Amino acid sequence: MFRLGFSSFLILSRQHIKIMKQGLTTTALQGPFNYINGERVTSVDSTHDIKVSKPATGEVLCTIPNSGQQDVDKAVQAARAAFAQWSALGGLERGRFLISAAQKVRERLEELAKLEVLDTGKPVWEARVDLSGCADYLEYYGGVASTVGGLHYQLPGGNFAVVRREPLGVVGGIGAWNYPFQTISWKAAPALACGNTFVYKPSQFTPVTSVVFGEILTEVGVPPGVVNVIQGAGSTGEALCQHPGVAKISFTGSVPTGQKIMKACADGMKRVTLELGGKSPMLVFADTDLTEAVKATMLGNFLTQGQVCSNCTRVFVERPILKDFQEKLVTACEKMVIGDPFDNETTVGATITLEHAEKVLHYIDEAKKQGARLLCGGKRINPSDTKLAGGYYLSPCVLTDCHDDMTCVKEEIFGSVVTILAFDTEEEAIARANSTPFGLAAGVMTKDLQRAHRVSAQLQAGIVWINNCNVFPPEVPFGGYKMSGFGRENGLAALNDYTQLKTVYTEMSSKIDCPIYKE
Ligand SMILES: NC(=O)C1=CN([C@@H]2O[C@H](COP(=O)(O)OP(=O)(O)OC[C@H]3O[C@@H](n4cnc5c(N)ncnc54)[C@H](O)[C@@H]3O)[C@@H](O)[C@H]2O)C=CC1
Ligand SMILES: NCCCC(=O)O
Repeated sequence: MFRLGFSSFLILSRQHIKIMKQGLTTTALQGPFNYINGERVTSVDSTHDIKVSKPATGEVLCTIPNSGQQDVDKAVQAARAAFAQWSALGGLERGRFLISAAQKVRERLEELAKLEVLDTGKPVWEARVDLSGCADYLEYYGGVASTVGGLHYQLPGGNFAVVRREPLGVVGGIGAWNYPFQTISWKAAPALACGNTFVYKPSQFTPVTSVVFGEILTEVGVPPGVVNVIQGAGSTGEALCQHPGVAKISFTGSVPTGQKIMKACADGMKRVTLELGGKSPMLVFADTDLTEAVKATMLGNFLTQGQVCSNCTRVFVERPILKDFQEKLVTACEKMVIGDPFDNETTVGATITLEHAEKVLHYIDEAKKQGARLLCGGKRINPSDTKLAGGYYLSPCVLTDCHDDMTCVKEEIFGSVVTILAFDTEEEAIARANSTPFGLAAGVMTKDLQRAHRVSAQLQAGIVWINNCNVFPPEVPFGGYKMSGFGRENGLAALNDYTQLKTVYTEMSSKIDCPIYKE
C-alpha cells in the first residue's frame, strides 16, 4: 500500500511538484486543479473552496475551487483561440494525437488507476479495466478522425452540391463521479476528432484525473487551449452552459440536472447530448444458463459499488427458476470481498460519499417497509482495517418479492441494490420492463436467440445486451431512450453529435434559369 507525503522523492517540474513514491506519480494531487491553455492555473474568482474526500477513508484528498464565471470565461476563451488552428488540421493529424494519447494512458495505466481509486473508491482492478478502455476509446477515435467527411451530390445540368461536415466550435462537457477518466475520454475523444476544442467540468467529487487527461494531451503535442478543465459544483456547470462562446454541452449525470442543462442551453440555442440515469431491466428466461445469468446480474448491478447508470437493477426472473436463481445470486454476493479498494482481491469498494451511502440505505429501509424481502447485504460494513474506518462501505443487497409499484423498483438508487421480480410470460415481462420513464439499457438472458432478438426489438432502451451486461465496446453507440436522454456517445454515431452539416451548392451553368427576372 502507498502513502502520499512530502517525505517522498521530490522533482520540481515546470508547473508543479512531482512526488514519486512506490510507483505513484502524484503530480495530479498537487493542484491547482483548473487546466487552461495547457497549464494548471489558480482560480481567479472561486466562490469557495471545495474539500474532496477519499471515499475509501473519508480523509481529505484535495481542495478544489468552485470556479466562477471568470474562470469559465478564461477556459472558453482559450478553447476559442485554439479552435482555428485545431480545426484546420487534417483528420489524420488530429487522429495521431489521440493515438499517442492512448499510448500514454497505457504507459501510465497503473498510476492513473490508483488516482482513479483515490477519487472514486472503486476496486483497483476495475479502475485498470476502465483506464484500459479509455485508451481504446482514444485509439478508436484516433483512427476514425481521418474518416470524418462529407458528401457529394451530382445534380441536373452538371450542377452539384457538397455537404461539408464541420466542427461546432467549443464543446462543453460536464460529468458525473462514477467513471471520471472515462467520462472525459468518451466526450473529448470524438469532439477533438471532429475538430472541436473542449472545456470540461468534472464532478466536484472526482476532480483529479480529468486534469491529468488534459496534461496527457498537452504532452503528446495537442496545442494549448484545445482541452481545458475547470473545477467546481453545479454553479460552475451552469456558467459553462450559459457561456455564449460554447456551442454545445455534452452532459452525463442525473435526469433533474439534465433537464436544467437542457433549459439553460435552450436560451443560447445550444446543442445537447444528455446521458442520464436509468432503471434498466434484465429479463432472465427459464432456459438460461443459471450461472451465466447470475454473472450477468452481478456485472449489471455490482460494479463500481452499483453506481453505474446502465445497471439492470430490475431483474425479472421467469418463475420456474426464481428460487434457484436467487440462491445462486445470494451465494455469489456473499463471496464478494468488501474492503480496501487498493487490494487486488477486493470486489466491493467504497460508496462515493457518506451522504450517498445513507441515501442507498434509506432506499433499502423503504423497500422493506413496502414489503420487499432482504435476501442479503444492504448494510454499512466497517472493514477490519482501521485506516478504512471513515470510508463508506455497503454490502451488495438483493431484494426479492418486489412489485413494480415499489419505490426501490421505480427510482434509480445508484447503489448496489438489485430488485428481483417474478414473471410468467414473455409478453408480461416486456410490458413490465418497458413500464418506466427511463430507457437507457436492458439485458436478456436466454439460450433461445430468436426469442432474444424478438424481445430486444420490443424493449424501449438505447442498448440491449443479450447474454451479458454492461459491455461498452468503443465501436457501438451508447445513449438513452425516453427520460434517459438523447444523443449518442461512442461509435460513428457520436460524430453526428459533434459536427454540423453545411451544404455548398455549385451552379455550373453560366446562365441562371430565373423566370422572375426580365431584361
Ligand atoms: N447515462 C450515462 O451515461 C450516465 C448517467 N449517470 C447518472 O448520473 C447520476 C449520478 O451522477 P451525479 O454526479 O450525482 O449527477 P448530477 O446530475 O448531480 O451531477 C452531474 C454533474 O452535473 C453538475 N451539475 C449539477 N448541477 C448543474 C447545473 N445546474 N448545471 C450544470 N451542471 C450541473 C455536477 O456538478 C456534476 O458535474 C445518476 O442519475 C446516473 O444515472 C451517471 C453516469 C453515466
Ligand atoms: N462505464 C459505464 C458507462 C456508464 C456509466 O458511466 O455509468
